[in-house]
Amino acid sequence: MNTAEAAAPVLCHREIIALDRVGFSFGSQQVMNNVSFTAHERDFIGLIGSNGAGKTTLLRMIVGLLKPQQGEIRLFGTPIERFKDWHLIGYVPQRNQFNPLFPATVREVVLSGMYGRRKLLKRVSKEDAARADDALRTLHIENLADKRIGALSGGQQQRVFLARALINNPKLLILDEPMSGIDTETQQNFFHLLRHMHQHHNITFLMVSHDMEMVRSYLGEQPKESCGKLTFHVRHSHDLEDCAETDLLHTLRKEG
Ligand SMILES: Nc1ncnc2c1ncn2[C@@H]1O[C@H](COP(=O)(O)OP(=O)(O)OP(=O)(O)O)[C@@H](O)[C@H]1O
Repeated sequence: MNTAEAAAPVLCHREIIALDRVGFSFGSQQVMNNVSFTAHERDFIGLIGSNGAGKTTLLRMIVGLLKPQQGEIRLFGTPIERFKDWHLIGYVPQRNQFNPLFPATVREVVLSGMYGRRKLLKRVSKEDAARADDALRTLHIENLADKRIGALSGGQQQRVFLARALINNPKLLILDEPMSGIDTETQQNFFHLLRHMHQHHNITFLMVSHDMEMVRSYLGEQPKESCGKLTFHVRHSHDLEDCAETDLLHTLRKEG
């Protein structure tokens, strides 16, 4: 490291998500009003709130699936209406049971995590296929690769969505109750993976969880901010980006 690098400030306070007085209603039901919060680079945010508090609705606005009716959302400093770099964001939606006849295979669902980056559904390169195989192996679902997603159990589907979210090496990972419906061993491995990614790679997390034990143990007892029925527990990582392996999937592979 040269002197200039040594003297450089730690560049980890970049704004990743900014919510500025966001409001949303379904018909006459106001779900949230005046929600403001800023997530900085390398924050791990636990979004907590009772059932129906609006957590999923907020995540769906952040990933562009719903439009805020009041206020503004910025992603990586860009107003969401102009944001194009969706490949920087991995999203694991809340577990949904698929119709058993839903036509995509597990491999296709995992690969679809890359399509945003390519804009069009192009032919899958050897490199993409290898990455998908790696993700499938890491989450222990390689034997399910050619099955229809709708034919899997809920826990197996959850693993497929984790693999899909990780395939692009996202800078921001958004997870809606990712641990629900998966067995204890996989939960522990997965949480280890998240902690490792937070401490040793440059990734920001926004995770909805009802697991208060996990939230308190890693993110602390007290929320950093509260807005209406939503509370934000935050832990910031100042650790070095010291992991030699850039492939995010290596941790779970070693520990799994
Ligand atoms: N598509 C929809 N149409 C109408 N109302 C909806 C819709 N989606 C959610 N709601 C309502 O909006 C409110 C917030 O829902 P949301 O799913 O965001 O809550 P949540 O905090 O994620 O809850 P949970 O912890 O149960 O997952 C709830 O009252 C819900 O019934």
